[in-house]
Amino acid sequence: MKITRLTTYRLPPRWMFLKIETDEGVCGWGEPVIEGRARSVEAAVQELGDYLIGQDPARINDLWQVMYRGGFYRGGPILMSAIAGIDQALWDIKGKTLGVPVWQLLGGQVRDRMKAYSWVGGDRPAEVIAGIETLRAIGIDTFKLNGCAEMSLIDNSRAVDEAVNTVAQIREVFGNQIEFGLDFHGRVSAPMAKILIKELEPYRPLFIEEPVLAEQAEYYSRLAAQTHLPIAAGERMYSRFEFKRVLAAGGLAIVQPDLSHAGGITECVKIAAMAEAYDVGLAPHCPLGPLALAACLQVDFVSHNAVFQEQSMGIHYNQGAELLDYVVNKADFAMHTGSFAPLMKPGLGVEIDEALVIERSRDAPDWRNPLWRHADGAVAEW
Ligand SMILES: O=C(O)C(=O)C[C@@H](O)[C@H](O)CO
Ligand SMILES: [Mg+2]
Repeated sequence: MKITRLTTYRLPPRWMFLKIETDEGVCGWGEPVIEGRARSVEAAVQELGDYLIGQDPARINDLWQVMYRGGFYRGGPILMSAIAGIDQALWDIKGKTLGVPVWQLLGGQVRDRMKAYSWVGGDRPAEVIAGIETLRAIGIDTFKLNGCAEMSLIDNSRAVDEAVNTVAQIREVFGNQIEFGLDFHGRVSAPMAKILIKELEPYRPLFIEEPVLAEQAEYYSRLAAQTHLPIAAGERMYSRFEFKRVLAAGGLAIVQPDLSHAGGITECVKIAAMAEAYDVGLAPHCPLGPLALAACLQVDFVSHNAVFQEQSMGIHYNQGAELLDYVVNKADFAMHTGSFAPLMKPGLGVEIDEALVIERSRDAPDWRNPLWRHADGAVAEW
């Protein structure tokens, strides 16, 4: 079998799908994308395609090494997202060719169901109570919300109290009947993270995500030394070589590699195993589409340390299309008691509505995240 063509489809709401075709009619789908930089990743996929056309798609490990090492420069969000989507599609081809889901090829399932969580509250942690009540009605009991709005490097007590009051309300209304992660979203400086975490400790959030920006990763161990709250990060780390340093330094209780940013299934299985060696949980980051989620679930079901899975149903970013809009086998993604069953169909386990993908790709938006500014006009972390 030989790879014959790579076709990318930028799609609402902010996703990109990749179709890899072969000379034997088997094709694979993946989701290479960096939110807000889809065109850059699209160009990277086409450049990497030069290494793939005419090659045997079964040689995933070798093709991965060629894409990662062959161009001298390596790593970073654009290249690693392009490799991620290509890797997902190659695993999809392999599974379809052999007639088994990817998790079978990776040694079989270690669990029967995978716990999921849902976003509530949008870009600013408002209306979370109503959001939680709505989702609880369908069996969701684990949530994530933004832990704060924009935060100055040294901010004031009102900003801290606003963040704490949201969390206090959640515990007041729901007690210990629900769990929620707080995503600081990289908005908080190291000094402010110390204050916020101290003030939030009594309300026991399930984890604190990206308490500081990934470029400040040396603070994870320092923040962990001051709190009992689990610290989570990883969506802006793109290979096992980045996770290596953070795991060795300690501090993270949960790693959150993104299957569409961190080199795909081939790389994230390795990251999961590294994390397990440090007794660190795996919670793949996934605010994206169905192929990204399916790739996450393939890794979740073979990783002993997988703890919960993000999924984007109802997420505030999904304006113009919802998680399963392009999926034919929607029922396979049904959550019961807030968890997923393993995807049983061959490959990634996603049947894509290709006609709809082609149609919607004709008016794909160039999604950009908002550019926030502080009251003084300085750029604020979104
Ligand atoms: O889902 C998360 O944890 C996020 O922090 C969302 C963020 O990654 C946006 O997708 C960026 O556009
Ligand atoms: Mg996040």
